[in-house]
Amino acid sequence: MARYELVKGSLALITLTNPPVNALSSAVRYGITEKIKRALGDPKVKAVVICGENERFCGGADIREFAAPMRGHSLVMLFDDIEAGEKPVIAAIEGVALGGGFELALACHYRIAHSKARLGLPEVTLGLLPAAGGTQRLPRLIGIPAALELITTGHHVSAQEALKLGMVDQITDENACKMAVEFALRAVAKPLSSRRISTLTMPCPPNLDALFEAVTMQVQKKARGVMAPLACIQAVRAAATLPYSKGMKRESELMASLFSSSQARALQYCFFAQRTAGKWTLPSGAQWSNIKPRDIRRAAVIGLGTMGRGIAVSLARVGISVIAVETEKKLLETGRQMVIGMLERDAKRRGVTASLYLLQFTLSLQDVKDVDIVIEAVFEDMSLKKRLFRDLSKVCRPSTLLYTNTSGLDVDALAGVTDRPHMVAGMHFFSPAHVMKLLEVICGPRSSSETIATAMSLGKRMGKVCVAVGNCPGFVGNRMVKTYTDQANFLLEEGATPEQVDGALEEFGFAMGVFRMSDLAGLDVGWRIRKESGLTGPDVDPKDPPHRRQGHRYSPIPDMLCEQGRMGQKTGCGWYVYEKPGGTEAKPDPLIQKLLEGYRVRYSIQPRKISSQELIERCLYVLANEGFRVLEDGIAVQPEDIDVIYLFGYGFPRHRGGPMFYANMVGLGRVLDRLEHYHHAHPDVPHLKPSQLLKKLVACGSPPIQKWKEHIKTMHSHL
Ligand SMILES: CCCCCCCCCCCCC[C@H](O)CC(=O)SCCNC(=O)CCNC(=O)[C@H](O)C(C)(C)COP(=O)(O)OP(=O)(O)OC[C@H]1O[C@@H](n2cnc3c(N)ncnc32)[C@H](O)[C@@H]1OP(=O)(O)O
Repeated sequence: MARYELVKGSLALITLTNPPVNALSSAVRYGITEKIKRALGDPKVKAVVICGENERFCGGADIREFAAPMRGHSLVMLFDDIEAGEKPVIAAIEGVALGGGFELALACHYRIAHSKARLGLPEVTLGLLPAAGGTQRLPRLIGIPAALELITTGHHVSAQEALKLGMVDQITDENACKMAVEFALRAVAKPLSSRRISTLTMPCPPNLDALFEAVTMQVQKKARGVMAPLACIQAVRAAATLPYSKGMKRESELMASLFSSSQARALQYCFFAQRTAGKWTLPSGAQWSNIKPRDIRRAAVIGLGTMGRGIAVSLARVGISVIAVETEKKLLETGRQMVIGMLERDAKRRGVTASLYLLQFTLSLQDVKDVDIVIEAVFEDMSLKKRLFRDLSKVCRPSTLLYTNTSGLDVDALAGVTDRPHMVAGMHFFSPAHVMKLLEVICGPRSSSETIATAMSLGKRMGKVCVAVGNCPGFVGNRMVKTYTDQANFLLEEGATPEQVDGALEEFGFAMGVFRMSDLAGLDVGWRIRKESGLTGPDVDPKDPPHRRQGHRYSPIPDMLCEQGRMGQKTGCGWYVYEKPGGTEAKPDPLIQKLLEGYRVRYSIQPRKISSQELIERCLYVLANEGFRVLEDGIAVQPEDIDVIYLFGYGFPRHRGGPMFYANMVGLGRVLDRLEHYHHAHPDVPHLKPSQLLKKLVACGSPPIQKWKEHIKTMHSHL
C-alpha cells in the first residue's frame, strides 16, 4: 500500500498506492510507517519525497474504517516521526490533499503542489475534526483566523489560495513529484529546525477571545445543534493557548467525543449515500456503468417561468447551447432579461465570462427541431403539457429526447401522447433550479435506459446530485412531503401554533420549519395542486364535510388562508405576517391565532398542549413511514436515494442523515410503536398506519440501513 524506490541515488520516493483516492487505511498507515523507518535508517538516503499514485496525493483517513474501532498504526505517531526525522521530507501534492492527507503534508518539512491540486481539512463535514495534528499544526503555519475558517467550514482551497495562505511552499504546472525530487536535492543542505511546524511559535492576534466568540456565534447560527464545528473551535483554541503536546491531547479528547457520536455516523452515511445514489440501476440490469449516455450539445427549454429560467442558466453555464421558448413576446422579453442577468451574476461570482452567446430566445416552437433534448418547464397543467408533448413529437427530429420538469404529474401519460414514449422521462429540478443541487430523474415504465442515463449524466454535468426514481404522483420527494405537511396542519387543528411546530423542527435542525418554508415557496402552489386533485374547489364531493376528503381526514386550513389571499411572503402574509409583500422577517400573526381558534370552535375540537416530542414524532415518523412505502412500491430502490433527496431538496438536516437514516437511528421498533400509537389515536389518517416494510424490518430484528435492500421485495418495480 506504499511503494518504496531509491531515486537519483540518494532520495527515497514513497508512493501511496490505495486507489482511488489513496486513503490512509490501516494497510497504508503500516506501509508508510515501514517505508519512513527504512528511509530514515538508510545512510544512502538524504531526503524523502512522499507522493500518491494516479496523480492523487491522498483523500485522508479511510472513512470506511471509522465504522469500527480504530486499529493499527497511529497517524499521530507516524506524523510526529516524519516531522522529527533528521532528513527533509517533501510532500508532492497532486490532485487532492484532504483531511489526514493534508495532515500528512503538514508533518512533512516542505509541500510542493500541482497548480490544479485542492487542499483542505474537510473532517468537520463528516462530524469529526482533523485529529492527526491538523488543528495544532495548521494555525501555527497560517495563523489562527485562516485556520479557524478552513477547519470549521471544511472548505477545500485551490493550490493558488494555498500558496497565498502559506499552506504550501511552491506550486507548479509540471509533475509535482518530479519537482519535489529536484527540490529535495536542494533541501538536503538546509537546516530543518524552522521547518517543523509543531515547534513554530503561534502567531496570535491580540483580540483572541473576541475572535473565538465571533466564530462560535457564526457557527451556531449556521448549523444549530451541530457538534463538530464547535469542537473544531475548541481544538484550535487549545492550539492558541497550550503548548503543542497539550494541544494534541486536547485534540484527541475532542475527537474521542465526536468519533462515535450519532452526528458523525449520520454525516459519514450522507457522504456514502450521495455516492451510492449516483450509481443507479434499473430492473433490466441497465445501470450507470453499462449504459452510455448521449452527448448533449443543444437543448431547448420550453417555458421561461422561474423553473425554466433556472434550467436555462444551469445548461448554459456548462457550455450547452440553449433555445428558450415562450408563448408571448412580453414573457419572452422578461425571461430573456432574467436569464441573462442570472448568467452574468453567476459568471461574475465565478470569475469567468458569461456564455451569453449560447442563448437563443424564440416564440416559435419550430426553432427546437434540431436540438438533442427538450426540457419542458411550462405551467403544472396536464392538458397543457400533453398538448405541448404532442407538438414536440411533430416538430423535433426523431432522435430528440423529451423531458418534463413536472413536480409530480404522470410522466408516462405524457410519454403516451408522443411518437417516442421510450425517449421521454422526467427531470424534476428544485427551485431555484440554478441553485438547488437536487435533480430527481423520473423513469417512466417505458423510458429507455439511454434516456435515463442521459438525464443522469446531464444532471451531473450541471453540478446536480441526481437520483433516479419511479413514476407515481409526487415521485419520491413530493409524495413524502405531503404526509409531513398534512401532519403539521393536523397539529394546528389540535392545538399547536405555526411557530410552535416550526420551532420544534428548527430545533431538530431544519433551517426552516414547515410553515416558514411554505410561506417562502408560496401557499398557492399547493392550493393549485389540491384543486387539481379534487381536494378543494368546485370538484369536491358535496357529501364530504370540510375536514374529510376522499374518505380520510383533511385539513382545509391552508385553503382558507389562500382564499383570504394569504399566499406567503410574496403577499406579505401567510402562516406568518411579514413587514411588506416580499418581506422575509416572519412574525406570528394574531389573525392566524384567531382563525385557528375559530376553526376549533366550529368543529368542536378541544385544543390541547402538544409536546415538542409529539410534533417531531408525528411530522418525521410519518415521513419515514411514507419512505418505507416508497421503497415497498419500488419507486426508490434504496433508502440512500430517499435520504439524498431529502438532504438536497428539502433541507433535511445533514447531521440527522435523512428521514430513513433518522428512523434507523431512533430504532425501527420505536418508530413502529409510536406510529401504531398515533394511528390508534387518528385512525382516519392512513399515513400514520405503519407500512408493511417497516413491520417486516422490525420483525427481522431491525437490520442496519445498509441491509434493508435485502428485505425489499418489490412486486413490481416502477423504476
Ligand atoms: C472512543 C473512541 C476514540 C476514537 C478516537 C479515534 C481517533 C482516530 C484518529 C484518526 C485520525 C484522524 C485523521 C483525519 O483527521 C481524519 C480524516 O482524514 S477523515 C477523511 C477526510 N477526507 C475527506 O473528507 C475526503 C473525502 N473524499 C472526497 O471529498 C472525495 O472523494 C475526493 C477525494 C475529493 C475525490 O472526489 P471524486 O473524484 O469525485 O471521487 P468520489 O468522491 O466519487 O470518490 C471515489 C471513491 O473513493 C471513496 N472515497 C473517497 N474518499 C474516501 C476516504 N477518505 N475514505 C474512504 N473512501 C473514500 C468514495 O466513497 C468513492 O468510492 P465509492 O463510494 O464510489 O465506492
